[in-house]
Amino acid sequence: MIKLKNISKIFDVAGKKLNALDNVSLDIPKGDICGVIGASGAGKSTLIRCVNLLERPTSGSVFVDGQDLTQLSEAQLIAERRNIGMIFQHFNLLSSRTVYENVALPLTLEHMAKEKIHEKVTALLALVGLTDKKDVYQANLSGGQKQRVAIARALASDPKVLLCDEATSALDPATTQSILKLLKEINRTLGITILLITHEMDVVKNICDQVAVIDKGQLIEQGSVSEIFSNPKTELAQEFIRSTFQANLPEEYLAKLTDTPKRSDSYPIIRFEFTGRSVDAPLLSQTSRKFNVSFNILVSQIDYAGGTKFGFTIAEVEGDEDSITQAKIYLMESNVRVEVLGYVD
Ligand SMILES: Nc1ncnc2c1ncn2[C@@H]1O[C@H](COP(=O)(O)OP(=O)(O)OP(=O)(O)O)[C@@H](O)[C@H]1O
Repeated sequence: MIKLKNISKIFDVAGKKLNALDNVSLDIPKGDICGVIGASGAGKSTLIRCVNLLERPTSGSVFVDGQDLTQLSEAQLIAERRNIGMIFQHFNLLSSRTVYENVALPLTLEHMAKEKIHEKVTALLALVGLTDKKDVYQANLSGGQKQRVAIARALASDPKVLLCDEATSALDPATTQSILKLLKEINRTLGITILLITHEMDVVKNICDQVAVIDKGQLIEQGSVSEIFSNPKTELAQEFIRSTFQANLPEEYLAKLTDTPKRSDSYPIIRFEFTGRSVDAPLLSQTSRKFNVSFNILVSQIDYAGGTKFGFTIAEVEGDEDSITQAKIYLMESNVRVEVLGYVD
């Protein structure tokens, strides 16, 4: 439904060329939810703005529903943009209009008959759960309610595609969950293809089918959510997955760790990261038996994304030095990421 082919975008900043997007290609099938994740300045906004040509790529093609938007005249593009709804981090509502009027705006601009507008806006407000707020102004709405209005307005022209530009970044965690749930529902019931950009892997984990990781203007990794979570290839993807875990060792405990063993009986604190198949095997108990080491588990967390399990365990590992080394090698060979956090006596 959305196909980006070799998109590059070069900005001219004070006479210098800035390559905001570098040969990006992305193919999102109809009905999928795709998340593009990246750090600040990676090129996420530029990428999503290229999909409806709010930003015109320097080179490459943008296909939406089979139509190459870069080849259209301005008038054709305006017509084609009706197929592409967009919502933003800061909602972009008109403060002088009521909820009803904000949602009705795209239809009023299309000169739709008043009764038809009424029918449509009423249905959209019901869909986003704001029927009782129709006469309220945005100053009297919460962040989550404002985003619901923006979603209803974006859906008014029956788009095939919805672009979400950091749509939950200004919202608290509970409101974020409710907006993500609404987006998923819209995707499922209306069959709308969704492209969202985010810097939070939790968003991807919650609703996406596909994920692409962007770094310095390049898509460095992409695949299904289950593929990326079970086998992240780049350090950046691994970092984003790690960021979805809340649990960690208490600061007081971390402060006690030394970088190298202080005494012959010091033992390491190791963080084991499990992805995909390595989660399902009883690897720690196998390792314990095989190499005569013991794991005193301090923290452990397992999560799910795209039907895949992933997680980590931090443990004190006791045993003689050689056995611990062999145990680490065995676990690494079993696709476990092993990181020594430090040593305790
Ligand atoms: N209109 C512009 N003119 C010049 N440079 C720009 C313009 N828009 C973006 N850039 C630059 O392009 C790069 C990518 O910016 P972009 O806003 O796409 O990143 P981002 O991943 O969305 O970041 P953030 O999460 O902070 O919004 C940055 O270096 C930015 O400064």
